[in-house]
Amino acid sequence: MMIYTLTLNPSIDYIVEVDRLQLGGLNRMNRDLKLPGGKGINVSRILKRLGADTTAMGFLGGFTGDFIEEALHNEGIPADFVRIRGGETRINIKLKHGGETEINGTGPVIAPGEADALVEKLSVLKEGDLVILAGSLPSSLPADYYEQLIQMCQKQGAKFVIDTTGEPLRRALPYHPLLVKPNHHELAELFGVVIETREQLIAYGRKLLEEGAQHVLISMAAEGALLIGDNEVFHANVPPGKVRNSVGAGDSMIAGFTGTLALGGDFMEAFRAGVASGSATAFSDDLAERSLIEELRAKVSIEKIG
Ligand SMILES: Nc1ncnc2c1ncn2[C@@H]1O[C@H](COP(=O)(O)OP(=O)(O)O)[C@@H](O)[C@H]1O
Ligand SMILES: O=P(O)(O)OC[C@H]1O[C@](O)(COP(=O)(O)O)[C@@H](O)[C@@H]1O
Repeated sequence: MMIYTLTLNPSIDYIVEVDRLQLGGLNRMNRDLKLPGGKGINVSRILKRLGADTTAMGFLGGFTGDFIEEALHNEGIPADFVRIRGGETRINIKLKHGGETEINGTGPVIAPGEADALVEKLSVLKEGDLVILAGSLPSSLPADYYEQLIQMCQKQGAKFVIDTTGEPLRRALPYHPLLVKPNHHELAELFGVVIETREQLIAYGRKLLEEGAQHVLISMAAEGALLIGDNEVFHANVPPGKVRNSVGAGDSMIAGFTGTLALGGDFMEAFRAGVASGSATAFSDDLAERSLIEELRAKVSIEKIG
């Protein structure tokens, strides 16, 4: 079984560290790091480290697109992207200044023929494959573009997971995604509410089940995560550690979860591996290495709370 990841708006994540940010002044970097990014690409990088079969797909353009393709190649990750001609893949700035400030680009324009070419590429999908649709929908694509991709997955007999926000997430739910993984802020935003308690989080998570999701994973950064299924709710604590760079923690969680299922694990093992992978990435500069994920897996405690 192959896990395909689709990243419609990849990025180079440019991680910049300064001692103290002076707005309006000259700042000098202590350190910087350029990483291949975008949600699906991050998922593929962790899947590969966990030993699951993965292929990364999406749109890439310009020299920044070349950088990402080369980085994937160097890590032995098969990549099959549509090359776009309307601009360069974006660069997202991740500023570390004691806190974490992110400035994400909008991304290049994707032409209608390029959009259709990606849908066409999904004809390689086979019964039982899993597709992970992850990240924001570029504004140049039609509002139903994720649905076009999902319909192609279903035509080919593949399951799908979707990790996006707002309207594109809502429109995907009636197609019964295997998993959705909003973080607590995204869940509140989806329903236009302020969520203050865990009970409220669970109640809104259940609404996603009612709208069609098969499983709902709500990530809560240092507060761990909730897994909500038809009849049960579980909470996982995060293992101890020092946060270094939490960019990609959510993507790592999806990779840990789906990779474990693909390798034959059950949903509880998948949940444990998901939390361990998310935290291992939060405790690393780049995405997590397998050794740290394995070490943290044993330190995640899961409790049935409903
Ligand atoms: N500060 C942190 N400390 C420990 N684990 C973390 C931290 N931030 C993220 N994680 C882990 O990564 C998972 C996903 O992180 P989260 O920030 O909720 O997602 P996203 O990156 O999608 O916003 C969390 O459920 C947790 O397991
Ligand atoms: O497609 P979006 O929503 O703009 O997100 C892209 C950004 O999200 C990331 O994939 C990180 O996501 P998470 O921290 O939620 O795991 C970065 O690599 C990238 O810069």
